Amino acid sequence: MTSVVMNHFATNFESDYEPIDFKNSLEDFKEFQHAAHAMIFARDTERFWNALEKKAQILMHIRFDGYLGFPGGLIDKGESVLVGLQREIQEEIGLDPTCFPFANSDHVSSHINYKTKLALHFFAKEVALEEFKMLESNMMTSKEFGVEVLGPTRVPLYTMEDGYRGLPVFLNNMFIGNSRHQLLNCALKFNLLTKQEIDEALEASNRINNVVNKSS
Ligand SMILES: O=c1[nH]cnc2c1ncn2[C@@H]1O[C@H](COP(=O)(O)OP(=O)(O)O)[C@@H](O)[C@H]1O
Repeated sequence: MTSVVMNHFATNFESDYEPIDFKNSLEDFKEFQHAAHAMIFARDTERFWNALEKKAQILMHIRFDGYLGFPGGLIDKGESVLVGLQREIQEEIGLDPTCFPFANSDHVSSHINYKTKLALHFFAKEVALEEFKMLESNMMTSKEFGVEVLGPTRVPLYTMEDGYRGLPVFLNNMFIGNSRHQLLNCALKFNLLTKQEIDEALEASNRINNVVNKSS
């Protein structure tokens, strides 16, 4: 691997992100870059193929760099986290801040990566399923669609009978920053998945990883 690639991957492990307090973090870490992203989700009680529970729809997207992530982005100098989040979300998914404003009460977690000098703030907003579908279909008319954002994706929260397909396979994608942790943390916090379901999906996901690495 070239050093540029090695450097990128060596500074982007989930374990490189340590939790910090959100309050005063712009001041406490003023030499750092700050970014804010958000998970928009809707509960969905529908079952399909007579067995699988949808549980919820969670909006993620494929980014320009091929990674999966959540809408959001870097906070500009002098901007508050909430204003920056709202601006980025409007650019990336066309969400009207007057209809869907984010508040401090939507904050879920903040993490810092001392290697990359980046602070990541994460928010979550629950909407009704009909609103979710409307937001998702509007994404393709946003300013950044086709540039920073290549398309919306929903997260399969179920695991199929074989124990692998569904969430475990999905978790083997490449996730930007600590977005995989943000996803699972929110799924637990909002009771979309149980701790046991998450642990089992992660175990199955690791088993897939081992098999794929051994065979290549
Ligand atoms: O969904 C996410 N969750 C956690 N971290 C993310 C997510 N998306 C991007 N990041 C991290 O935040 C940094 C800035 O985010 P992003 O690339 O969205 O900003 P930009 O659109 O303003 O350039 C990225 O380089 C990456 O490290």
